[in-house]
Amino acid sequence: MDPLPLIDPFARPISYLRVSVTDRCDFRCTYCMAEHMQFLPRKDLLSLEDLDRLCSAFVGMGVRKLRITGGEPLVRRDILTFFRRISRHLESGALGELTLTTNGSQLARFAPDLAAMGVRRINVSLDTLREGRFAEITRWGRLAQVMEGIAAAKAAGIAVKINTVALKGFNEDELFELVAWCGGEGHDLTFIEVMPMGDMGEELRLDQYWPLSDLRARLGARFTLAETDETTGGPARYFRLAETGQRLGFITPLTHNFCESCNRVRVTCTGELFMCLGQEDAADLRAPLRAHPNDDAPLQAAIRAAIARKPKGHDFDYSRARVAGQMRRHMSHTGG
Ligand SMILES: Nc1nc2c(ncn2[C@@H]2O[C@H](COP(=O)(O)OP(=O)(O)OP(=O)(O)O)[C@@H](O)[C@H]2O)c(=O)[nH]1
Ligand SMILES: C[S@@+](CC[C@H](N)C(=O)[O-])C[C@H]1O[C@@H](n2cnc3c(N)ncnc32)[C@H](O)[C@@H]1O
Ligand code: SF4
Ligand code: SF4
Repeated sequence: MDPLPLIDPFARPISYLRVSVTDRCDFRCTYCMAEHMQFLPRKDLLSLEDLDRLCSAFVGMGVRKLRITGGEPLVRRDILTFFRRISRHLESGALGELTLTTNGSQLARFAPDLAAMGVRRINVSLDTLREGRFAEITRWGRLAQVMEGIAAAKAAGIAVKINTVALKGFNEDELFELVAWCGGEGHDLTFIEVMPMGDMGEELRLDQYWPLSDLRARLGARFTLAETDETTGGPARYFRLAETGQRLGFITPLTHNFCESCNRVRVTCTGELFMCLGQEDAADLRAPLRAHPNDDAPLQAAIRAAIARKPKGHDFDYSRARVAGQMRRHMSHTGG
């Protein structure tokens, strides 16, 4: 184990790595991807062995939480082999949590194995409980399949957190239904503000932006929201509904910036290390990985050099000219 933990220039320890294992997906959510996406050629992807080495290097440098994401992580071929390999770090105690963020479409098939490999908690993205709307927002998804997946995860003993992107004019009227459904099923629920990423030519995210301050005010009219200091190591701020006891999270990069306690960085399936979700700067980890197949020191040096330039915060801004704050990168590239 590398003796020095990863600390960024703002004295924030980096203990959480998000790994996007593929840019591909079986859905085409309108706020995330174009319908006709150009995906990376397979030859450009890091192999699962490379991704394992990369993750292991981070674990060796003090990363305690690993979240596998994408694109849709469960559509990457042999993904279970990857989880099996990484789970050795859970067994050794070096890693505290191995988890994933998924659209749920393949969960029915994978949940029992994921549970067996030490996955205890997963995040499933679900923006609506209505079949027609689900087809509209995901373009290619089927709600029933995701529901089966969520049920399979629950049956396998995996705790499920539902992630819902708050979308103006789309799921505003489902707020209380979503809360009631999650409460009934025992799932945590987190609302996410839509972020200005993706194709500029497509609907501008600004048109869909529903500030969570408004969502919270609507919830507050019906429930008592008690603030908590509970954390899952991610950016959500959690509240409990006094009436039901259930937990609600809010991820508000725009209206309440959580960058000051940022603990995470992201690696893409091509080996780019993004120091911030909301900035374009990235470091190439593929080169040191490939140039030194039997020596992790150059890779660790590259990681340390990159962390030394992690920015203080993101650059999202809906208040500027509509296009100025919009990033061209797709969320599926960095994994959200
Ligand atoms: N701006 C910003 N948004 C983030 C960041 N991390 C996560 N998000 C947003 O929150 C969404 C949900 O993240 P998840 O994949 O569920 O992970 P998480 O909230 O870190 O996970 P847990 O706290 O472990 O449940 C992401 O897809 C992003 O949209 C971050 O560092 N910065
Ligand atoms: C990019 S997806 C990858 C994992 C998986 N495919 C899924 O949907 O959960 C991760 C998360 O990013 C969120 N996301 C995608 N585009 C977004 C955007 N423009 N603003 C906010 N969240 C976004 C999704 O809702 C999802 O919860
Ligand atoms: S949000 Fe997830 S499921 Fe939807 S298109 Fe993006 S990667 Fe796929
Ligand atoms: S926007 Fe950047 S600095 Fe802020 S929490 Fe996310 S990754 Fe960290």
